[in-house]
Amino acid sequence: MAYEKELQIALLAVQRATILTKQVFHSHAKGTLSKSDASPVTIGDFGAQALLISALAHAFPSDAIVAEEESSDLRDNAELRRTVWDLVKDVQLDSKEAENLLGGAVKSDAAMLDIIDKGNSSGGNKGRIWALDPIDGTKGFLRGGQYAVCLALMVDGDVKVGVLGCPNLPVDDAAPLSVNIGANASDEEGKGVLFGAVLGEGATSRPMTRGELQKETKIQMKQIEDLKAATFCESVEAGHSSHGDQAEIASQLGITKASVRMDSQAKYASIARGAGDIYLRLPVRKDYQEKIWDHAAGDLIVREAGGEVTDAEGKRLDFGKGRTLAENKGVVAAPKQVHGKVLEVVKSVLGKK
Ligand SMILES: Nc1ncnc2c1ncn2[C@@H]1O[C@H](COP(=O)(O)O)[C@@H](OP(=O)(O)O)[C@H]1O
Ligand SMILES: [Mg+2]
Ligand SMILES: [Mg+2]
Ligand SMILES: [Mg+2]
Repeated sequence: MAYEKELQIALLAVQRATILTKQVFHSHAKGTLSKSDASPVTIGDFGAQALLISALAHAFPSDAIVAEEESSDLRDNAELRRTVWDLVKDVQLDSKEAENLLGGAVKSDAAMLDIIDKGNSSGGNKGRIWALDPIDGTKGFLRGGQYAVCLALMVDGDVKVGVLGCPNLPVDDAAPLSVNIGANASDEEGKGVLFGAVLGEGATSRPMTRGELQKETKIQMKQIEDLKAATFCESVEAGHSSHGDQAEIASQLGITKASVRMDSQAKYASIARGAGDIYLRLPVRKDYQEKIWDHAAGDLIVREAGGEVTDAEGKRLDFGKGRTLAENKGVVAAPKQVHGKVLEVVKSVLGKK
């Protein structure tokens, strides 16, 4: 199998990072700050990024990393830094062998800050670059909704390996999507899934653990014959994608079921395993450029499960343009056999605006 070590390290690193995010999920104080674009970041985001990059830097020291967060807020705030460090220093996998593969603990709080900033690559279409989102769906994480820990390896701009850790999704791939999956989420018994894919080798899911990797099962998108019966997913945040355009498109496709709203790349994971069918993300703001770490893993997992992912014009997402999807607007993800039809309606609805 290609990229076997990369997949194994990515799965273990994501699994370890979710030990930290779950701890923060259950704690009262999440240490929330507002970033310069008014979006939130928490101690969970900083801590998970430190753990993920520490593992990648140990296993693949010459790879570049494009990660969402940077350390300046922690450098400026000693108390926040201490809180993050108190979490990071103690998190480890139950399996010694697995922990060794990730290089063990971060050495000091100063080392932690430098590690967080190793995610500052400007990306591009040359060489090996990891795209990393320590908590995708931070707003959902704070609200008690869905969130995902996301890692993808690109080689020369092409995504080769994708991993999503979704602590609040049901383990059972066949569990139907309930409309309130995006609210009042919990990581109790039966929750927590690791999704993985390697280009050309299919997509899998497995229950998340605190130690060694569990055995995986293959996942596939649902074969839908009748689009009317489709379940479509969209963001909870109306500022992240246009609920109005998406409702219009669904209605023109004959979809009668209400959309399933949830935060994060759990949407890509959910359609890849056939729990949902279509994911629409149509721009609200013309000037917003989607970030590569919000899509790289999900894009590969859906395509490897039998889906097609394009932007609203039908172009494949181009991850080799830097830290953002500078050449794409919006996302349309659907099973291969119906993607063309969905895209046609997307173009027609957006074209009328
Ligand atoms: N105006 C905007 N349009 C689209 N996406 C946006 C946005 N502002 C922020 N985002 C991104 O939307 C992501 C969450 O997506 P979703 O709404 O599907 O849960 C955020 O990831 P983070 O939560 O990692 O910051 C953030 O990067
Ligand atoms: Mg963010
Ligand atoms: Mg994100
Ligand atoms: Mg994030």
